[in-house]
Amino acid sequence: MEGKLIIFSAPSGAGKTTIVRHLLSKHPDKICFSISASTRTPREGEVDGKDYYFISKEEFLHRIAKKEFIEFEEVYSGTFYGTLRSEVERIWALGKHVIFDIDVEGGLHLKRKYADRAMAIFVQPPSLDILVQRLRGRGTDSEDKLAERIVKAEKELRYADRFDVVLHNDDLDKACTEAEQLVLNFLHQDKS
Ligand SMILES: Nc1nc2c(ncn2[C@@H]2O[C@H](COP(=O)(O)OP(=O)(O)O)[C@@H](O)[C@H]2O)c(=O)[nH]1
Ligand SMILES: Nc1ncnc2c1ncn2[C@@H]1O[C@H](COP(=O)(O)OP(=O)(O)O)[C@@H](O)[C@H]1O
Repeated sequence: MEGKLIIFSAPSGAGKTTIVRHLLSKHPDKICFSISASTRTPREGEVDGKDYYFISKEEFLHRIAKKEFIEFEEVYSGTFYGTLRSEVERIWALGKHVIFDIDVEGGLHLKRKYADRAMAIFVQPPSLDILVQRLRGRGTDSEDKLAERIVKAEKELRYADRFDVVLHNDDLDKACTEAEQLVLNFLHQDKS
């Protein structure tokens, strides 16, 4: 079958990975995470083939040339991220719907490409200051990387109204409950 696409996009630190993980833990029978390919270094605890397919830049460029990506981007300078066509097909072949944790541009790209079967959700943090606090609190980025993420976040916050839904992530439990409702409603709609 060709299933649906559930796209979570937001600036770095807004909480999309946390919300997507929650949804996956509750509905593993219905949805499956689209594992992106990335050239970034794995963070502590991240697993190749689970969080990302961690590949070299050389391999990434080779795969671009072979047209293996549905979409890809140089999200941060020198660091590429992309969705492999084979990944989406793998998930649909399991009879499941695909859930994405992807940056704002990539999310809008997928929404355009699969307009009839996609729901694109923008995760909105309470403010830029809180977003920065969350990023610092996560403790995964050097000051340089943090600065780059903040500059990009400021731009991305302006794109919320291009999405199907804006999900406010102030209280995490509330955001997770709302996200679950949105996803279940979308999956129950006839359109597939
Ligand atoms: N365009 C695109 N962006 C991606 C993809 N996979 C991950 N991203 C985004 O790349 C950005 C950086 O991701 P990451 O380094 O894991 O850190 P995060 O920002 O804390 O989630 C995030 O906005 C991700 O959502 C992908 O396949 N394509
Ligand atoms: N509603 C919230 N309140 C407080 N902290 C949160 C909330 N949502 C997420 N976080 C924390 O903020 C940090 C960034 O969240 P994460 O899911 O990694 O964001 P993203 O994937 O959008 O970059 C994490 O440390 C996470 O635990």
